[in-house]
Amino acid sequence: MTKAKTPEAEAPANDKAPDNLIEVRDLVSQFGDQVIHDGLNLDVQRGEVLGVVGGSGTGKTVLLNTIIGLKEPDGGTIRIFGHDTSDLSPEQSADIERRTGTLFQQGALFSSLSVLDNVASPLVEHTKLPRETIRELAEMKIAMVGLKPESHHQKPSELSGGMRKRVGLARALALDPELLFLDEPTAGLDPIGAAAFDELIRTLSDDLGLTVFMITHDLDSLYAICDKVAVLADKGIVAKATVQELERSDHPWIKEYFLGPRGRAATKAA
Ligand SMILES: Nc1ncnc2c1ncn2[C@@H]1O[C@H](COP(=O)(O)OP(=O)(O)OP(=O)(O)O)[C@@H](O)[C@H]1O
Repeated sequence: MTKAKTPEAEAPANDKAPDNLIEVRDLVSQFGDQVIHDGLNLDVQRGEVLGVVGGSGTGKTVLLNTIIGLKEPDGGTIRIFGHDTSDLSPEQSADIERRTGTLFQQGALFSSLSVLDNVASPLVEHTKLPRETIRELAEMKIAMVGLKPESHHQKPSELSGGMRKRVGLARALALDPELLFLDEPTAGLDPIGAAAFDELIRTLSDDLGLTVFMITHDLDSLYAICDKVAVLADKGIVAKATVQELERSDHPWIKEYFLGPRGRAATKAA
C-alpha cells in the first residue's frame, strides 16, 4: 500500500512554490481585553513590494510580529512559505528564519559589535561556514547597501541614522532571504536620505527578486516603490490595492490619507 503523503511531502518544489508567501486568515490579536485585529485577512504574493499603512496604534507592528512568530495569534491562521506557523517542526522554523530577513524599527543592532560583526551575526548563528567566508559574505552585503569598507570596524553609535538603517538592512539580507520585513525603514531619515533608501529597497527587490512587507507612514515611499498597499483600519485590512486605486477609495481614512494635503503633495512628487 502506498504510504499517505504528509502535508510536508506534498509541499510544492521550488519551481512550483506557492504564489502567496504569506497568507493570514481570520487573525485575531489581543492584549488582555484590547482587541487589535479581529478577523484580519491578508495575502502577500511572491515578488511583490507591499506597503502596509494605517493610523497610529492600528496594529501594523503587531501584525508584523505575529507573522514572524514573535507574538502568537489569538485566533486564525498564518501560513508563511506554505507552512502553518502554529504547527512548525524545528526544521521548518529554522527554514523560515533562513528565508526571511527583518529590519526592525529601531534597527536593533548590537551596540557593542562592529558593523561587520553585526552583519555577520545571522551567518554565525545559522551557518557552519568558515570565519573567512562569513567575513567575505558580510563585506559583500555591506557593499550592496552602499556602505564603504571604512564602516566595517565602526560601532553603531558612530554612524548616522541613515547608515544605521543600511547596516540593519545588510544584516537582514545576510542569509539571502526571499522575504524581507521592514518596519518603518525611512522613519527618522531626512527626505533625501529617505528617497535614497527607497531607491535601494526597490533596486534590491528588483535585482534579488525579493518579496517585501513594509510598514510605513511615508507616502513618498508608497508612490516610489510599492506595487500594492494594504490598509489597516477597523481591526482588519480594509483594502489591498495600488496607490492609484486607493486614491479612488471611499473609505474615510483612506480618503483622508491619500487626498489630504500630504497625500496630494506625494501624488505631485510621484
Ligand atoms: N506588548 C504589548 N502589550 C500590550 N499592548 C501592546 C503591546 N504591543 C502593542 N500593544 C498595543 O497594540 C496596539 C497596536 O500597536 P502597534 O505597535 O502594532 O501599532 P502600529 O500600528 O504599529 O502603530 P505606530 O504606527 O504608531 O507604530 C497599540 O494600542 C499598542 O499599545
